[in-house]
Amino acid sequence: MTGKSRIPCEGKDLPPCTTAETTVISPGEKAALRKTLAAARKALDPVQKQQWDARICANVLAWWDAGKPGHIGVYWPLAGEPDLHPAYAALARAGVRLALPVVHQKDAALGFAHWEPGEAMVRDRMGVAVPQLLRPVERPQTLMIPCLGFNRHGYRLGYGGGYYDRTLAPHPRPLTLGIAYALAAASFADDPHDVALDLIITEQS
Ligand SMILES: Nc1nc2c(c(=O)[nH]1)N(C=O)[C@@H](CNc1ccc(C(=O)N[C@@H](CCC(=O)O)C(=O)O)cc1)CN2
Ligand SMILES: Nc1ncnc2c1ncn2[C@@H]1O[C@H](COP(=O)(O)OP(=O)(O)OP(=O)(O)O)[C@@H](O)[C@H]1O
Repeated sequence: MTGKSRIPCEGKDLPPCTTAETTVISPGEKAALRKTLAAARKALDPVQKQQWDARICANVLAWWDAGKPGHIGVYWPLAGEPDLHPAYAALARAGVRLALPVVHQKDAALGFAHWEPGEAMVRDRMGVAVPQLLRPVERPQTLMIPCLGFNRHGYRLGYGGGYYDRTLAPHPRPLTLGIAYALAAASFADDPHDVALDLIITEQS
């Protein structure tokens, strides 16, 4: 990977801004932005998507190698999110404990459950895959978080449930690694409850 594919956030050597300055948008415009970004991601050519997923996996593993965190909250991909299963398998082989997010309750923080690649999964009410045998764990110190969109300050746009925002609110904050395709870069103002991600990894080289 190259340094460019990791986008450092919160004023740490920000790369040159290639988009317009962060813009305040109305809730209606935010909803429209979510729709546009989701459509762009879903329209990706499957072969292209696989290549980008492989690059993101390589970038994630290079990032892991630098700090070797022992417990990581990952995600099971939905709605065209980058599929990083090969990286998860490599992390598990390296002895990293993995956890998946679990929605226990609407309007609440996410829970986390221990997960090993290959174990039996079921879909929850929201259509998200979770381990059939739920083994709750504490919030990992390091979280990989899928982004529908992200802005140049490292703020994330999700599906609008506020689950990750609530999860990140309590201190001490975990180390957060946003995962997205570069096409998810967008211009929007952060809300007061938004917490900037520490780093965003894309396929970009
Ligand atoms: N991969 C992943 N897991 C996650 C999140 C996420 O953003 N991504 N979440 C972050 O908060 C929580 C769940 N949030 C969700 C937000 C929206 C939908 C949703 O729109 N589901 C569609 C089906 C999508 C599909 O399977 O393609 C639906 O119910 O119609 C599901 C879960 C916890 N797990
Ligand atoms: N820390 C928090 N405490 C209480 N409510 C919150 C908190 N963070 C976000 N919310 C609420 O959650 C709702 C959705 O927030 P936002 O639009 O930022 O979602 P999102 O980050 O795109 O979604 P998600 O995190 O689920 O992917 C907002 O109405 C907001 O008021």
